[in-house]
Amino acid sequence: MAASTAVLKDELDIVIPTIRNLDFLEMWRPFFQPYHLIIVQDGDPSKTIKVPEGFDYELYNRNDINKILGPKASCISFKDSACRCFGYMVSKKKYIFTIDDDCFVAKNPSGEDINALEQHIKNLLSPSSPFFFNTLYDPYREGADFVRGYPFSLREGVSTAVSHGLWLNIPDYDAPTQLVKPRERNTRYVDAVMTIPKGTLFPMCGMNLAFDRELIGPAMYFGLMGDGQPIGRYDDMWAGWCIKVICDHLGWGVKTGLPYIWHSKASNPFVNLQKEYKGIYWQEELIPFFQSVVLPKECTTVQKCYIEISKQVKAKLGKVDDYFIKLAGAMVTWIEAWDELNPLGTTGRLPNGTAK
Ligand SMILES: O=c1ccn([C@@H]2O[C@H](COP(=O)(O)OP(=O)(O)O[C@H]3O[C@@H](CO)[C@H](O)[C@H]3O)[C@@H](O)[C@H]2O)c(=O)[nH]1
Ligand SMILES: [Mn+2]
Repeated sequence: MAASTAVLKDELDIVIPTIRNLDFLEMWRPFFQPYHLIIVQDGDPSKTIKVPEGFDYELYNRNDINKILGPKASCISFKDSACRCFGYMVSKKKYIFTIDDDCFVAKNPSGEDINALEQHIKNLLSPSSPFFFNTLYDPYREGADFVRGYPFSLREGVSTAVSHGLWLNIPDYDAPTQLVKPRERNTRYVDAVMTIPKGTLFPMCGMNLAFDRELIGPAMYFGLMGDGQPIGRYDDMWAGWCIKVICDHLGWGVKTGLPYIWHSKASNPFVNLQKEYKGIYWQEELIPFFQSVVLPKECTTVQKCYIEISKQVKAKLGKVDDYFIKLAGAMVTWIEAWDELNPLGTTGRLPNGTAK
């Protein structure tokens, strides 16, 4: 894709968490090359991550994170893909797209390569309809519209904060499902984008995700996972529950569906089970908690909403496990670090790499 036709090329960063090499970028080059990459190198900082020639990027390893955040680096996970949220924090752009390094370009039913980034941008730049479900899916899409009975007072829609993409080949299943269905592959291409209705939570997967950083960025904290934590692979889920409660409160939309990527690597289900097992029973308490969260009308900014949620996490989930008291504290540290690196009004206005 020519740089000149790359939509939002100066307003969007691509964030990639990695412990591997980044050869997967070769397949994405036609779509990603015009954009700035923020690579968050997890694990051993002395390892050199090779970035293919021709990409414009900044790379942060654990030493960089510690240097930039100081003691506040404690809120950024280590040895877990949750570390990617540091990339959201240091970005200076209005939009973020994050993708895993084992996700490749998928093909649509006509055999054409899917430009996932282009579809995410379309999703983010068009309104959402969270207050009344449109049965013909995305009404703002070419060749579709609101169906009979859809209130005209609601047809303007609201801003879209999040675009949640899906995966062909290896689906994002939890470990028990992976163990029971080791050979299951997702071959079903559903040609739809939907707004997730207000009041409905969803399991947000971080491997093919885009969002309006200026709107919802401060709430996109991928919770404490990995090294030293009792749980893993719930980082994106935690963020998804928090952002959905906040988007519902502030009147923004969250979409799911297109675009698809081709997810190539099935991580080890036994390792995943070890990471997930506490989450699998904790979530039976976490979901009712998030369903019951009420944000007061004084919560008029994402930061205020997020701090309020952290207070309720500490008060109500601390009895589930001490981990949630630590997590509530990390949520506050995240906001403090976010506000330190993103003084009011600077998002989208500073050149990259100007983080302290
Ligand atoms: O310690 C780590 C492990 C991995 N990464 C990077 O994070 C992504 C995801 O890693 P991987 O593809 O191995 O994990 P999956 O089990 O397929 O995906 C899970 O991770 C979630 C986030 O995408 C997803 O929702 C789950 O299904 C890769 O880029 C690794 O390089 C890491 O940084 N640190
Ligand atoms: Mn993967």
